[in-house]
Amino acid sequence: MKTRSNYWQLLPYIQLQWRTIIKGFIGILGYVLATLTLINLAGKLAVPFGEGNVVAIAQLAGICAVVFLVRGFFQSVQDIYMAQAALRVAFNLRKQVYSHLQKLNLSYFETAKAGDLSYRLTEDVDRVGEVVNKLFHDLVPCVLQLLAIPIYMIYLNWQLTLATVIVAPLMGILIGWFGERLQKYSRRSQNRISSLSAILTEVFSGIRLVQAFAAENYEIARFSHEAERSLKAKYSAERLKAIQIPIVGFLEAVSALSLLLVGGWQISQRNLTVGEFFSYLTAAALLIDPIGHTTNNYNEFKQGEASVDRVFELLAIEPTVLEKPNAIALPPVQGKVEYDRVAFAYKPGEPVLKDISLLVYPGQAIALVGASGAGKTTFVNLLPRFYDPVSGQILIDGVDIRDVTLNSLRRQIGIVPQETIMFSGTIAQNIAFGQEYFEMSAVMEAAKIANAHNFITQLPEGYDTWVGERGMNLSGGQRQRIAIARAVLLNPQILILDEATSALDSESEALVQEALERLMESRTVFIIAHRLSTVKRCDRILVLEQGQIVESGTHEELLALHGRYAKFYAQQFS
Ligand SMILES: Nc1ncnc2c1ncn2[C@@H]1O[C@H](COP(=O)(O)OP(=O)(O)OP(=O)(O)O)[C@@H](O)[C@H]1O
Repeated sequence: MKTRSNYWQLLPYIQLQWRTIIKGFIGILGYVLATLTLINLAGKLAVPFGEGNVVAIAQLAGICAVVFLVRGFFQSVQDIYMAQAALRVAFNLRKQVYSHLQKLNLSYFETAKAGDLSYRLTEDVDRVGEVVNKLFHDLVPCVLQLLAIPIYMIYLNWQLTLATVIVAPLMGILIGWFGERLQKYSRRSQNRISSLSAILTEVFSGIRLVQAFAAENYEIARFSHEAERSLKAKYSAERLKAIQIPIVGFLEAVSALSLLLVGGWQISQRNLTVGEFFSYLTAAALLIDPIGHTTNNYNEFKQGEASVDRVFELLAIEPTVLEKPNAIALPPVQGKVEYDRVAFAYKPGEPVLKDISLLVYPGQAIALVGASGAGKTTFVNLLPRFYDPVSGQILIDGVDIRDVTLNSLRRQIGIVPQETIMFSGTIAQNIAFGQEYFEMSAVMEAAKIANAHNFITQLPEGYDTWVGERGMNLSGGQRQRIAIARAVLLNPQILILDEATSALDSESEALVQEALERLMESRTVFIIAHRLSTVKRCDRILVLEQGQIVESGTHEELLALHGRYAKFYAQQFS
């Protein structure tokens, strides 16, 4: 997706920092004034030089030193405040993009690449910050100097100024031309690096699979291919800069030479004194630095624009599951759930759920069974509003779930997924996931109910044991019991269980089952069931086929029907 490609989008973030920026500008102003004073003093130095007046030279040199110090002070002021403003801009932007991403729907993350997203949030935002810093702290003062010094030069001697700036338009055109191309190459380069980062995230999170399939060489080839594309993109940008620098340098030399020629001619004609020429040369020399900086900054500016675009592209993605502006907090629920003629499709014209109607009373356990792809996961994903139905409605305790805040809805629905995801943190933090403050005693109580307390206390650091991203060092059954403890602690009235398909050893299985039974007690539960023992225990079994409920009843009722469930039962569980 392409958004407006310019820096204007940063304006609201920059405006927020206006106080700091003004302080920085005071620094810039002081710096430029001190610079002009130095030019003036340099002209004055020529006279005592001609007269051989050492005392006067020493006095002027002393004043120059003081002005240098003052200039340095203002330089520090501008550096400090502009850096502060730029870092704040980047910080706020990063926070905003991250918060925005949290609001996006699951469907977005199913297609987005984690590595690409992290690259945009880290490297690209950093680059935006650097560019904003450069803009205020380098580009603006340089442009000010490029305006102020030539005006002073015109005042000193307009013919000489004309000779100096004759190449300026050509230089401007060249800088613009190179900048445009650099922006293009830079965008390409950023995209490549992002893809590289996406590959890395994918591979390192699936390293077991890579090793199990002996796919190391395949992955190395894939990585090298992408790394080479990144190299080429970056090389194109570097080559362009390498060509640009000597061209601009040559133009600068032409300008210096014409200045010498015209100056020499004017002195020979007695239209110019050596002192004036001295002062003029100082001014011209002071221009070299801002010209060089402006060229470089302009290039960086254009390159940074690619990052600005990539960051704002994320902000432009609209969430599809929206909270109504007048959404109310869902009061604590009893757990009555109603699907009323619900239909859903991931893509238009390809229905995944069709005309689902269902009434579940508080405390009932519903098992969902059906072939892979029948729509079981989709069915339960509609309840916490990971997706919204395309038609029909879902009610909890008679309230349409689209009328309540997402937070109040999701906080009352516990989910125990097939694969337990662990975040880096302690076991206690993992059990209390999502809660800023928690009571240790409550965490322990939850772990006891989840049959997890015993194994946790046997770990060297107990509840303070650090677990990595993927719950390293914990067995499948232990991770499941942590997930159950999480749900117990949340204490939701409605529960979604996606039963793990992978078999556990019988001892671990028994512990998990027992924990699940305790968790399910007196809650409304939807289970995507893979085990007969679970299915049998449920109050009602729904058989899903191609997005429709084709049979519904208890285990005995459905067996007696001799229909799909009976067949499914024979295939799956017997
Ligand atoms: N994010 C998605 N985008 C597009 N189609 C999807 C998406 N998720 C699932 N589907 C499709 O929707 C249909 C139902 O999928 P769903 O995951 O709900 O089935 P399921 O019964 O839970 O299957 P399984 O038991 O294999 O998990 C399938 O055809 C699947 O390919």
